[in-house]
Amino acid sequence: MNVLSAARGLVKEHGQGHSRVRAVDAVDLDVAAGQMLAVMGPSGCGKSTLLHLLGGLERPTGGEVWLAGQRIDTLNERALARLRRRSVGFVFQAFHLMEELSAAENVELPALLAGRSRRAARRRACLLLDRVGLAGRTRHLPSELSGGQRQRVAIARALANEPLLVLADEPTGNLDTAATLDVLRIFEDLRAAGQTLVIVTHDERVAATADRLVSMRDGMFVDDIRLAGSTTGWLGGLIGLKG
Ligand SMILES: Nc1ncnc2c1ncn2[C@@H]1O[C@H](COP(=O)(O)OP(=O)(O)OP(=O)(O)O)[C@@H](O)[C@H]1O
Repeated sequence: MNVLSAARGLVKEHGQGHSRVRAVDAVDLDVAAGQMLAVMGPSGCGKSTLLHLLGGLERPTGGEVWLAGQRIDTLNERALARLRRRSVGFVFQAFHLMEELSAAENVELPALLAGRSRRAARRRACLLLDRVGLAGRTRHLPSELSGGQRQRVAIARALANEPLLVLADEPTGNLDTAATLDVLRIFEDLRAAGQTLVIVTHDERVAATADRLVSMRDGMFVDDIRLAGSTTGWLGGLIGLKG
């Protein structure tokens, strides 16, 4: 297996003294290149924390985090920020777009920060917005877009620097069914294109598009199952999804 993202004995504790919480508790994980992994579990079990650790947004209390053969938890702040910018794409439940920038400018931003020319960044942004079905919305501000459209801009932004790893934290948590299905179609396209994805979700429809599902409880993995990897697979059938 070609492992892209990995954790070894990963521990993260938040807070101090009596309020100290072990959010991630001795987790071992190997995410294969090209794999779409869904992470599910009850609120507070440590899913977001795990995602942040894998993407270098937070540092672990103990253990190791690896990305593409490089240990990342020991990098200095500057190297870690650079790695996040270039190699990881984040998608959040609340979109986190820059409200004063157009859709295209939001998508251009990571490429500009990574040192690409304005022209190259613009070209890539247009391509990505087209890919997520928003070719006609490049000049719109986030406030002029629906929730589903905003999330599609955020996905395009996450892809701006051709990241090795895309991490999505409840990407459909704020979306209605139609918008959720739009986002799922994009994830399925990405998966088909070989993009490595880790998606934290409470939504079985999202999990059903993955090819692997881990369940967390109290900071630990309690289940790790392979899926057929499509909404037409067994889990899709189980929850009544078609195509
Ligand atoms: N910055 C923080 N400071 C203190 N405690 C934190 C912090 N972040 C998370 N926690 C605690 O760590 C535990 C795991 O939180 P986390 O957000 O990772 O869970 P989650 O499974 O993603 O939850 P949800 O599904 O509600 O988003 C929780 O008990 C939470 O209260």
